[in-house]
Amino acid sequence: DSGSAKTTPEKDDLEYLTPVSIGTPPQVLNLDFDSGSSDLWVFSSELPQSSVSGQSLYDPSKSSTAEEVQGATWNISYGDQSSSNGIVYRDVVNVGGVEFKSQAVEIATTVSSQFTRDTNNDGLLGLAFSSINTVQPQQEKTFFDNILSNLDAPVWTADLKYHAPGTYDFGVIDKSKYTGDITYTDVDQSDGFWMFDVAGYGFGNSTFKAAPFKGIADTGTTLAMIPAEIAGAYYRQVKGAKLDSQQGAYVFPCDSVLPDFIFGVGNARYTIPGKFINYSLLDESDPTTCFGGLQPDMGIGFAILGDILLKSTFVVFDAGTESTPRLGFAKK
Ligand SMILES: N[C@H]1[C@H](O)[C@@H](N2CCC[C@H]2CO)[C@@H]2OC[C@H]1O2
Repeated sequence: DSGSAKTTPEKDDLEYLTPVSIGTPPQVLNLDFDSGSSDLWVFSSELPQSSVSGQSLYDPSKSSTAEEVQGATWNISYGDQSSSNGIVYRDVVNVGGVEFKSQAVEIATTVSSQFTRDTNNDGLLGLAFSSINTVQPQQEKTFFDNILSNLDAPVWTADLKYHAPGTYDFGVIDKSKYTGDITYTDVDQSDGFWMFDVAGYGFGNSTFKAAPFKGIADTGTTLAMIPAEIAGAYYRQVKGAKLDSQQGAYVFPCDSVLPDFIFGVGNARYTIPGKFINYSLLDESDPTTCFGGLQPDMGIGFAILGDILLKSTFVVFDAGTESTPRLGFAKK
């Protein structure tokens, strides 16, 4: 098996939404594919109307193949303090033509206000390791883990783009989506994340510093949260940049020309264009102050390498059936 699904960015590439078919007849919901979590959960007909503002709802009673997992519940909270919880069904799930017949579909009975406000996001499809799935009393597997044995290759790939649709592929590495070689690096899955070593960094006219740090590849995080001292050194190159203490984030004049940011994987070097790092207005009402796509991590012990970094490359998430899991990066 292999398949490919188009993923479309929200405004400012805040998140990328991908159509997923659930049930019989198929109910299509647009989900946020998240390599930083491991629950597939959806907005549902079981939610109070006050929690819904335009999202598509999965209604298990309208699917002839839906079966409730008796007694199962789930409860998740995310790095951005959003949260949701509910009960569990199994149903047919199809992503880009790859199908699994009894995928745990976690239906929300409660969602936090950030989700209610996020009107086009119908839920999440977790692609981190199944060890951090929140279903109790019996943990469930991610969609990727469930389809793995049927895939032509034990991989899924992310080709996210700047202000344009990209693709998530399953079971195939599409050579037309990258140039040059793929550089692979081992993954430490002990925290349930795709955690790897960034070999070092560079920016502007400074030479590359081989100062390794750990980070997770997180398609569900918008920005790139990197070690505070590196973020500080980067924004010292930007005239008028300052750390907005209220936001705990760097802002700068919107007409700034931002340096490219170089990051290393093994012996390879990749470039995040400065244009990507001039992320968005801080506030719609002030057209002169802009918000950086690189920000300091919150000192949690690892960097969170989100879409700002991932969209500058072609990324292979390789479950490595014989070997340990690994991540591959290529230019494109
Ligand atoms: N893995 C991330 C997750 O995808 C993010 N959000 C959780 C719910 C929607 C999604 C996009 O905002 C949140 O920020 C960091 C971490 O948690």
